[in-house]
Amino acid sequence: MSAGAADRPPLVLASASPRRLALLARLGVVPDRVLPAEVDETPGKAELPRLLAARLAAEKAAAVAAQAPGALVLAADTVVGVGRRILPKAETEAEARQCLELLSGRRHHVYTGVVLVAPGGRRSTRLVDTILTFQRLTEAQIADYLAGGEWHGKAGGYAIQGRAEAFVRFLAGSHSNVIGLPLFETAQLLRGVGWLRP
Ligand SMILES: Cc1cn([C@H]2C[C@H](O)[C@@H](COP(=O)(O)OP(=O)(O)OP(=O)(O)O)O2)c(=O)[nH]c1=O
Repeated sequence: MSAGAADRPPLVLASASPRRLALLARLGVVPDRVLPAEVDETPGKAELPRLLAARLAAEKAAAVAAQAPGALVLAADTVVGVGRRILPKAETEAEARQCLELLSGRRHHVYTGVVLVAPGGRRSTRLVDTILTFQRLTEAQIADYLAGGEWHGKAGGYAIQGRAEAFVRFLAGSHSNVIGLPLFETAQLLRGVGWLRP
């Protein structure tokens, strides 16, 4: 959205996720810069999934705000949880398989923390929770899904924006939240600092 408009600070998206950039574009928002944050995403001992999402979003925002003085910085982090358990961001097929076997027929949560840091350092945050239930997955469905590769780099080993949508028997809450950026809450944050109008 009118990047560099005179009355607005530049917007920096603190993310390497092409999904987040595409979701922002749906609000008509084009960041002036994309500056991925390097943070250690290892969960703390007994850290709850929603607290991890909130903490990592805040850490990503702070890391990038330090590199971009004078900018408005937007960061997010998405975590999939089954009860108190945190599912990994699947980097290997074995990890994705473990996730899918756990998610099969089971209710889970997708939490995204969203943090906006204003040029003066003022921080506003949202923590968004989407509840989903997958159908029971057969071995053939899991094997077929793994072969498609869509799981790679995704929290919980699936991507709802692809073929995994067909596994979703129930969803309550924000759909964009599952993909990595809850649009309703992100628009609220950007409006709150006067960056997005009306
Ligand atoms: C559950 C689910 C997750 N995801 C993605 C969203 C996030 O990009 C990713 C979770 O990892 P994140 O650490 O939130 O984000 P990222 O590593 O992709 O990017 P960055 O840290 O630089 O912002 O999983 C989907 O795309 N679809 C889904 O259905």
